[in-house]
Amino acid sequence: MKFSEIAVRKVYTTSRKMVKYLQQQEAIDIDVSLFNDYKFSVDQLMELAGLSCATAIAKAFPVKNLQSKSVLICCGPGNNGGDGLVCARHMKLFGFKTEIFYPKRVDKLLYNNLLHQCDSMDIPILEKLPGNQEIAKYGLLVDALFGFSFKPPVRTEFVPVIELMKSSTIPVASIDIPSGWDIEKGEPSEGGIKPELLISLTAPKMCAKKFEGKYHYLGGRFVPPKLAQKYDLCLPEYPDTDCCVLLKK
Ligand SMILES: NC(=O)C1=CN([C@@H]2O[C@H](COP(=O)(O)OP(=O)(O)OC[C@H]3O[C@@H](n4cnc5c(N)ncnc54)[C@H](O)[C@@H]3O)[C@@H](O)[C@H]2O)[C@H](O)CC1
Ligand SMILES: [K+]
Repeated sequence: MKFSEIAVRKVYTTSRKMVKYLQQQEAIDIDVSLFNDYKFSVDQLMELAGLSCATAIAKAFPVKNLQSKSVLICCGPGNNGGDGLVCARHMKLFGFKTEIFYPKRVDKLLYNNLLHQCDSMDIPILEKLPGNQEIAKYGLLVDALFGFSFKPPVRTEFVPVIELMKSSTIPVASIDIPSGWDIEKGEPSEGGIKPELLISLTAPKMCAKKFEGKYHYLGGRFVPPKLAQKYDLCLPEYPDTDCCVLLKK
């Protein structure tokens, strides 16, 4: 390692003990910078984000513990939903029995391709939300409905899927944000999804301070050190070559 790299690493990891929790606008600004200043494409970052989510899920809920139950991945209309489609594909490769519920499809090449890849890998894409009887076949629900661009309240068409995740006793794993939560204030006053696992991407958002589930992982190991420094993210060290890291409470 060159001296300059060592210097960057030192500042990067020791300037603050706690990882920074982002406001909504900061999360959006970092995202824009990754695309505009660093010239990443959405596909690139989504693939890494989705892979890190699948990896964190496999660590928190090992496939052998699901006792042959399926995993339902609920995908929304934005990039959070795209992360969910990628995650579904990687989880299938890890040995999970994944199924997708994707109520509001986006007719864009990226999403069409992601969906085609899942379909080609025999991942069932459900036409309707499972009812009370059908839900018993699932051992885990993945919440990939909304990420950091969400503006409350939840629009009517997504209420049933949010309600399902709120009321079910099946554990929920939320990607980046527990869907329906305010990005900064957290759970809505009427009560919201209570995930067992939260995978924050890039850096946790303010609402993650209110997370009370068992496992909080950080994923999306793609942040260039200079960008992390600019926003004073104080990211933790990822172990070895891992693409996710467990955050301490
Ligand atoms: N830089 C990164 O860390 C990366 C993160 N990724 C993931 O992308 C999401 C953010 O994606 P974005 O497309 O900006 O938005 P969302 O997915 O959060 O949702 C937008 C989508 O949702 C609709 N919507 C908004 N509010 C509501 C509402 N109240 N009711 C219903 N629908 C709503 C809106 O109309 C849009 O259609 C981030 O969180 C990460 O998960 C990237 O994958 C990689 C880079
Ligand atoms: K989510």
